[in-house]
Amino acid sequence: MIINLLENFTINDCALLLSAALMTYVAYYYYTYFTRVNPLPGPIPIPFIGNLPHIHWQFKGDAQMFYDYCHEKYGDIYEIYSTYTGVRSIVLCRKEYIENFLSERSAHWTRFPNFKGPDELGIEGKGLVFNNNFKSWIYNRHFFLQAIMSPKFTDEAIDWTNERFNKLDSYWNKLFLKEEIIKENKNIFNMFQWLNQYSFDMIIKLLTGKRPDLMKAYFDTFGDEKSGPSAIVCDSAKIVQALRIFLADYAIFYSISPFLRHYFPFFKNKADNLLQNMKFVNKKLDAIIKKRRQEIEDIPLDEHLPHDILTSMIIKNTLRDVNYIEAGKATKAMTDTEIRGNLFDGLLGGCNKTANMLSFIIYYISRNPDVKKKMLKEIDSIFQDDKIRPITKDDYYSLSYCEAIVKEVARILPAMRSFSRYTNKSDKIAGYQWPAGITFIIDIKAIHNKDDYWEEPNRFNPDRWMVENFEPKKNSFIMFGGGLRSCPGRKLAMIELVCTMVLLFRKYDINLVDTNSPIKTRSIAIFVDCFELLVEIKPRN
Ligand code: HEM
Repeated sequence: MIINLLENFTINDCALLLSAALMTYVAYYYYTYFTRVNPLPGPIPIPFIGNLPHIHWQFKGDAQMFYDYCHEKYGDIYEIYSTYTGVRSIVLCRKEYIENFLSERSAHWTRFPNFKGPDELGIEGKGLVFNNNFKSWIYNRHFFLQAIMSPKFTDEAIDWTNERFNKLDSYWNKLFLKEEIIKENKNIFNMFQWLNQYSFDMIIKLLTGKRPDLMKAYFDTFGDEKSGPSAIVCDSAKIVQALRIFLADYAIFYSISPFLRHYFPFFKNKADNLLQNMKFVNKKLDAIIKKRRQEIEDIPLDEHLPHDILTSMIIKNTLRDVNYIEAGKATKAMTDTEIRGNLFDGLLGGCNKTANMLSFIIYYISRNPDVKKKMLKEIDSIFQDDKIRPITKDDYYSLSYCEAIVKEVARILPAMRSFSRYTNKSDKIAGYQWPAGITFIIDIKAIHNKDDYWEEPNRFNPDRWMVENFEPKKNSFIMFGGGLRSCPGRKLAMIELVCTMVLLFRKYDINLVDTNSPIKTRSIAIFVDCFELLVEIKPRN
């Protein structure tokens, strides 16, 4: 009978069977959707692709616009479904809802579920950002924080900000600041591009001690009249490009099933590219670590070593460490693979956000003449007429209005617009009892702009930070996240942002080419990127 059935099976029957399977899947999908625990409002998902059509067609792929729209339409707690897998996430837009995640004792310290993908990509159990293994994460974080928070590292960060700024100044002098160039109004350029090279040079140098070469390579692209412009080619540019590829596509190792990744050509190609890309980054970082180990070995024990993060991680718990105590396994030195994981995450964490934030800062200062005037008054009161002396640690700690500007920009337009937490056990969150295994997205921008916590939240007003004893309400200012997993690069980020802004405005008169146009940003995943900031600069009188 079965053979008879198969013999009479036609293409039409096959199509019918497939349609029946598809309809059963869709019926099951919506049955699970309509019977889910704690149903919340949100755009209705589509099987296989979740809210992909909403983000891509309605908002042209801009995640920030999608989240702003949902917040306005569905309120302070709503749900969305990730593209491809349709996994549910709960979005939280009130500080009261996130207390459980941001307490130092929170049980929910992971960001993502335990998928197989990160293991395949070689990032599971390594470094910080993607690490779901508590023991390994806490070990790495301890080393990372010790290196990045040390006072000597702070000095190094300020020194390098001065050094890189002087280099930037020398390039701009050649390209934009000659008298005839200013007269011909050719002193106009995309500031974001320069800040991008500048901040990558900084983070690569501070993390790995590697000689900075990105700004120089970018300068070379302007060429001269004879040779014309060239492409950016240097070692760091290749690493940066690899990081960009990783950031653009790593999500497929979280959101696509292994079957699709291994057998469906579109996803397979992307996954294979990403694996190749990862191999390339690992090879480059391994070579940097090996070279530095050798350099350290060649330096006599009593000689000074630099304070970049790589050097600190290599020497920690070895004879080169001034605090070295032999205490067995608990204080073992880091292996190359552990160091590589931390370097990779430091590069990921420290890459785009600083350049984006600096661009936003320039934009807001240029649009607010009163703020600019007050800022220049503070800068001049500290540096008098000296436009060249290096900025010092004492200067940095005295620039309170400049720090207020940075915080206010981060409040009104955060460069990282959200972060996530995953429930490791059943818990009450935002008034609902949730089972383990739910992903929550904490919407930084929504919380930073809520009038329950901020007076006139839409007004750019750095003065709010200057009121004596002012402290934002608990968990209402979370530019660096919070709790166990808060950003370990926060001190470095603030140094870079405040010092660079001061060096720029101390020396130049910077104006937007089009003061009326809104800032040009694009938001992919959790970041808000500035893609163009056209400015006109002149030496400041
Ligand atoms: C303006 C600059 C920056 C902003 C706005 C920023 C923001 C953030 C935020 C919101 C998080 C998530 C925190 C959480 O989940 O609670 C984070 C994590 C992280 N950031 Fe930053 N960050 C910045 C600069 C940096 C820099 C310069 C570095 C490194 C040198 C860095 C390294 C990291 C790392 C490694 C993590 C993951 C920490 C972990 O999982 O334990 N960040 N950052």
